[in-house]
Amino acid sequence: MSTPVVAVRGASITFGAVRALSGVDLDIAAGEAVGLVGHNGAGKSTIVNVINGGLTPHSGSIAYGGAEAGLSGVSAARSGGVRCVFQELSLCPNLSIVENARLMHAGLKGWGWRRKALKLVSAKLQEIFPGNRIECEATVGTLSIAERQMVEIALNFLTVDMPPRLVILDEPTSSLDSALADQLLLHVRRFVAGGGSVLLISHILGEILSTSTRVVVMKDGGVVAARPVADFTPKSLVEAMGSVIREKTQKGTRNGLAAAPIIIDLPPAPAASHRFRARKGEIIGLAGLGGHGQTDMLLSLFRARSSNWLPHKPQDIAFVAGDRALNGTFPLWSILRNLSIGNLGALSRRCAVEAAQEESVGAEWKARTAIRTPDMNLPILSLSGGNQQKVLFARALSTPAKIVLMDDPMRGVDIGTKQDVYSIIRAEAEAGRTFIWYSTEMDEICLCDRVYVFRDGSIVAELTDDDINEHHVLAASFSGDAA
Ligand SMILES: Nc1ncnc2c1ncn2[C@@H]1O[C@H](COP(=O)(O)OP(=O)(O)OP(=O)(O)O)[C@@H](O)[C@H]1O
Repeated sequence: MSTPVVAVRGASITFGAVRALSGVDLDIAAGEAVGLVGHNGAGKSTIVNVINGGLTPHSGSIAYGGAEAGLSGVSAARSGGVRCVFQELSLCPNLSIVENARLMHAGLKGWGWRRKALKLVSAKLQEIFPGNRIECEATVGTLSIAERQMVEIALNFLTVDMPPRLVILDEPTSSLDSALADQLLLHVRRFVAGGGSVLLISHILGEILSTSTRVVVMKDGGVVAARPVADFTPKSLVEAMGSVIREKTQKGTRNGLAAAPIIIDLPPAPAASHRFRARKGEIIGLAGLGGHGQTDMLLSLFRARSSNWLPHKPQDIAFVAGDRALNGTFPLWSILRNLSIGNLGALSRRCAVEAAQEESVGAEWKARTAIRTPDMNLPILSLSGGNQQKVLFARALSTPAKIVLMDDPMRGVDIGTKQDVYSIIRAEAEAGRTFIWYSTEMDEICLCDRVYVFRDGSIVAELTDDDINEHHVLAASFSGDAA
């Protein structure tokens, strides 16, 4: 057998009391797409950081097939052709796309480097995401989260001095709509067919099963299964991760919903025909291709409802951010503080937060959303990405807000927890809360009572009951017509 592109042997890492990796072995050969799955906190990002040289294992070793001898850490990984698209996107927001390309690829230098970078990056973006309209001289901070994800992916597949041999994609589609995700997965298959290797981490099992050649399952810091993809079904994969697929959360018959009071009623945008309405206790889905106005709508609803001149008025609306690094987490605070900040009024007496009550709310939501940590007083950044997202969710749900706005909030959350959260949403809606839910996942859109499809900044279709399905959503997303 040829030398693996990367060979990890017995890698172990601990962070304080948490054993993030315990003796992990992992080989990746040329021409392989390895799907890596596991619950939130299983150790996937940690093994990625070991492979890309960012973390040195406390015990164990790592070797790169094509690396120059004598190098270690990031340099060895880089010279072995390892590239990594991180879950927390790593581009510099104050630099342009081509300047970011220059930072990532030292070979882009000398006279005319900008022109060369512009040409290479535009071509790679078009190759992976044909038809995209990203302007490569734009500053990264002005791009949407989906565009940033696309740019980071393109930069990592770029060939300047040497072609990539192994591209690690950590939740690469978490901010992409289904059309863009399909383009990326098609590119991954082409890259692997041409002899490249990919390590694909995703909580969307359909992506893993359709794109990988082999699947590695991690649980609690160890590898518990590693087999060819054909040996897995969605059910056996979920079971290997230590969860079970439950019956789909049923919409059920929502008797009385049609008669529930309308609590939001917005006139249609100019030249559009659909009003936006939400009733008490309704779960409203916002669908359509990413970046077509769904997040803007959530933000304007939040602005309109959250600013009032009566500071003691109970909070009416809560927001679950999708871009957690940009506007979700307070990175210097503990997990508990990140959770309780959403509801300080209810947790305080005489202007001081009651510590015991704060602790008890923290313990309740730690259990309800399965936040994996030994101590809620640890820094939020000690949590894995999916667990951070659970905290943001708990922050909103632990408030008394009647309306909860959700900006694609399940990014990176594992399948077991997603199922729990779906049940919580349904139960809360039945108790009278209204959810307005932008999601890039069709399964989630299908859980909603009513769906508005967005295109070019306005609502082009309204779907209810059996009309809420992938066919109708896609038809409306592309043509503005629901059938
Ligand atoms: N810098 C750190 N300090 C303390 N604990 C950490 C740190 N980084 C990771 N951990 C812990 O190590 C464990 C593994 O985390 P890791 O990020 O590898 O999980 P993951 O499988 O990638 O999860 P997710 O699916 O949520 O991204 C988690 O329990 C996490 O809380």
